Amino acid sequence: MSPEQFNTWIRPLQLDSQALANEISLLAPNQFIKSWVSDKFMSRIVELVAEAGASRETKVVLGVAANSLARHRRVVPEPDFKPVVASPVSTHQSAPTSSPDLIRADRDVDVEGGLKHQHRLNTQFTFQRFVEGKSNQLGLAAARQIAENPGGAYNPLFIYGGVGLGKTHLMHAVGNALIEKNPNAKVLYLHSERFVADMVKALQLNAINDFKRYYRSLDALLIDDIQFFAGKERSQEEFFHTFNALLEGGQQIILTCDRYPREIDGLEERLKSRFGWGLTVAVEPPELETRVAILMKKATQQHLDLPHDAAFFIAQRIRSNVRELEGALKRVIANANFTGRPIDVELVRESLKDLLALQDKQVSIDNIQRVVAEYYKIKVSDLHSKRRSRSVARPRQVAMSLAKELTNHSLPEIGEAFGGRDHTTVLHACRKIKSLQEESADIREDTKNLHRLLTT
Ligand SMILES: Nc1ncnc2c1ncn2[C@@H]1O[C@H](COP(=O)(O)OP(=O)(O)OP(=O)(O)O)[C@@H](O)[C@H]1O
Repeated sequence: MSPEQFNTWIRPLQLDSQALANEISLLAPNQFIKSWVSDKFMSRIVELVAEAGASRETKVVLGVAANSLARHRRVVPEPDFKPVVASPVSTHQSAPTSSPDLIRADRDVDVEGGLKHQHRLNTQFTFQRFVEGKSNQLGLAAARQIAENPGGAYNPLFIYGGVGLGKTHLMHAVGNALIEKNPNAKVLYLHSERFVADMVKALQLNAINDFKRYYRSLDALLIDDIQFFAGKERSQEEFFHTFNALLEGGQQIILTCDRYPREIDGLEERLKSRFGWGLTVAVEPPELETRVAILMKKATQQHLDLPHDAAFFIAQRIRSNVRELEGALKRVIANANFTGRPIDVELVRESLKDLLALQDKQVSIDNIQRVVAEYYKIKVSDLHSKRRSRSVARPRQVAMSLAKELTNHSLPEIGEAFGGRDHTTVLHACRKIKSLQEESADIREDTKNLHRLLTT
């Protein structure tokens, strides 16, 4: 089972403390997870329970937590916490919007003292413009469900994955769909740093109660890159209360992050655990076919004729993420406009010459991780994860030692790029691989192949 699968389906299960004797009762946070686990993993769970030495009579049952929020609230009392019940329809004034079509500045709310929140959804980030692939399938399915049924079973939705892979796009797509269905829906998108900055300002202006009231009146709160909450205790505290109030009110929360919640250092345990109450999904770097499909779609949106072989050429060379793919396409289009030539492989090659030359010279850590993951048939996220099984740990060490050898990054930088590991771990990996190269023909062969793949 991959770590993503484990995180999505197994980790959210809880042991029901009120189960009968001779019964192991597992509670899924929602029906979706329950039926998936029941279909795909139940027989294995039963086997494992038997292997673990349970008596023959022990039954394993799977249920849905009746009210996970209520159960958790009993465990973590919050004496000073009074949720404000939100009205489904906004009572705030709509500010006239003068923005062009890109940004929807739905409402500006002046909180006492001049604190100003802008509600920003990028109207280009819609479901129609999002290309489905294996790498984002689950995230997309969950986002679509939420757009249909906000505040339902998948609350919060936690989307995690590397940069430029469509997390923000998916989140906005839900927001845009909610507003399309109900123009009065009070949706707020913001980056976590903005949440922190607004909160600090509210504190300075003595307007923290307005701040709280405002956040708790939302129908949907979309917060991007919540890894920036790490180490900011007061913001976490405030967010924790806001989060609970929204969940209790049945309002939808969507969060994105560059890593799995449990792996965010400097984030309170209670927040980490709460983030997993709904559905946690990973987005992975897109495969070649999806990269081609994304390029074709972006071209069609701009009424451009992009031949398939030209799209293929770009997709084969630009592999790291969708943002870079878009950047490459923009260059090609600019060049085509400038020279008046039709887009073909030749024009693409010329347009991306500098980029490709640079890429040839500079091997990036991202690139190393992708190539190593592909080579060993594991996921890039395995390289970031905390898993220690040999099948993952050895490729990780190989990737770290290649990063040391082929890039100019320092040991701490390399450690950071591998799921926030310490520089001593990187050092150990380099030494280990060096000694293994002397002992093992397999490792010698692997590193030689990888070297060639990365540098030629
Ligand atoms: N599957 C997809 N189909 C179409 N466009 C996509 C897809 N995935 C990503 N994009 C586009 O790639 C760009 C980067 O995506 P986005 O900003 O959502 O990434 P992200 O995962 O939030 O990255 P970051 O962590 O850096 O914020 C956007 O322009 C987005 O529209």
